[in-house]
Amino acid sequence: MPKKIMLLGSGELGKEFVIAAKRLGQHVIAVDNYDNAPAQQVADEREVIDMLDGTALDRIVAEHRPDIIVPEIEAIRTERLYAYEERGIRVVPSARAVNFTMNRKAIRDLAAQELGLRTARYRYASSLDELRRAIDEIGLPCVVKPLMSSSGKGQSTVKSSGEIEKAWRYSQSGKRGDSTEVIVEGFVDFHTEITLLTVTQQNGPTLFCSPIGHRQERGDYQESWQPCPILDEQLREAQDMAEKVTRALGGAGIWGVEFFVADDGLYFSELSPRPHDTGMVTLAGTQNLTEFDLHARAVLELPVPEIALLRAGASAVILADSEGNAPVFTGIDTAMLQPGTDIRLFGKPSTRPYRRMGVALVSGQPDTDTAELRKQATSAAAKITVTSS
Ligand SMILES: Nc1ncnc2c1ncn2[C@@H]1O[C@H](COP(=O)(O)OP(=O)(O)OP(=O)(O)O)[C@@H](O)[C@H]1O
Ligand SMILES: NCC(=O)N[C@@H]1O[C@H](COP(=O)([O-])[O-])[C@@H](O)[C@H]1O
Ligand SMILES: [Mg+2]
Repeated sequence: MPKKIMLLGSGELGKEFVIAAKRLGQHVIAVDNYDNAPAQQVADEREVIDMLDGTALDRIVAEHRPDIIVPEIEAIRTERLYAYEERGIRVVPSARAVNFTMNRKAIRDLAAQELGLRTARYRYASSLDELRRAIDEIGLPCVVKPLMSSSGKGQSTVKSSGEIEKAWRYSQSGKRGDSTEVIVEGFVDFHTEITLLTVTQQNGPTLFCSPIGHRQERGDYQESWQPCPILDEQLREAQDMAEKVTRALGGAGIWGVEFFVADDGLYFSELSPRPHDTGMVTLAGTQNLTEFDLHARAVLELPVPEIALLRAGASAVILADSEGNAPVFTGIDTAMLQPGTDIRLFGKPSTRPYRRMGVALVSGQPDTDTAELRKQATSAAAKITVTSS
């Protein structure tokens, strides 16, 4: 009997998850706050609701009676998920994990204070005055982020005191939800930033993918590559921290655990209880199972006996540069002429500046230099332009 899976959020990550779940014969209802979202285009059914509206969520859950709820974005009325879980619906990876990670304060206090993981120094602030005081304590440079936001929205790096007011205003324009509170973090001067994809299973051990390196701009991912070699000792430390934090949150699924690697060691940054955007590099065939296949198996309580790194790979994002509808892509053919290159277009119905519309994927033999693959992926992505009406 196929399971009924309700996907909350239907972007590019959800789309690949739906494809993985459909390959396993499951039934998927894809939900988002706009119609024809990428995952809705490949799912069995769709719903368009405001997922921050608890009543609307209750209504579609009562109507569809899903076996499993798979959150794909953070902007969900996550408090409702506890009630669904109590009623026997499996929430992925768990209601607690989804609820904690949507708020930077909940997850940071858990990681740094309860679990003792090493993080950047941090303070919270709920007004411009408090922000000034917090920055006095943390020092400059520092990073200011709304407690609720993702993909770098409302986030800025403050280098001088003259920039504090701008950072405050930007945080308030980019925040999600009603809280004005922000986190101020000491700037970590890392040389490498990694995502450690971690799989927790209902009936099996916690497994780790080979680390994925990535580069961010404006707090948003631009390119990623796998493997990203780090010292053995740091890898063990990262795995240990990922195991601790995923165990504390509970449940089965894939997690993207983010770390900074600096000269003075490893810092835990944050984690997603779902496939990670930088993990799209696994679509290049770097592993025996993509991050989406892994999520589907873990969610369905199917075994994952091993995760093997088969190839080296790189991904680079294809972004829109203006607001519009009905996007048209040019340069796909030239990009694809490059051997070993694949292009994924997400099918988003509209554009806005910096919106991620697709990704270029490149892979090579396991010992290929990822610096070379990164160049190929970014050059393929650069050949593609997005125009809209
Ligand atoms: N304390 C810090 N020091 C240095 N750089 C930072 C710091 N915090 C964040 N960054 C940079 O900004 C990026 C985005 O930050 P973070 O992951 O906290 O935001 P996010 O909005 O949750 O992003 P996403 O949802 O895409 O994961 C990081 O990947 C890193 O490159
Ligand atoms: N860092 C989180 C992330 O990458 N999330 C991915 O982006 C989509 C939203 O895109 P949109 O803003 O273009 O609609 C989400 O639905 C998810 O797939
Ligand atoms: Mg992040």
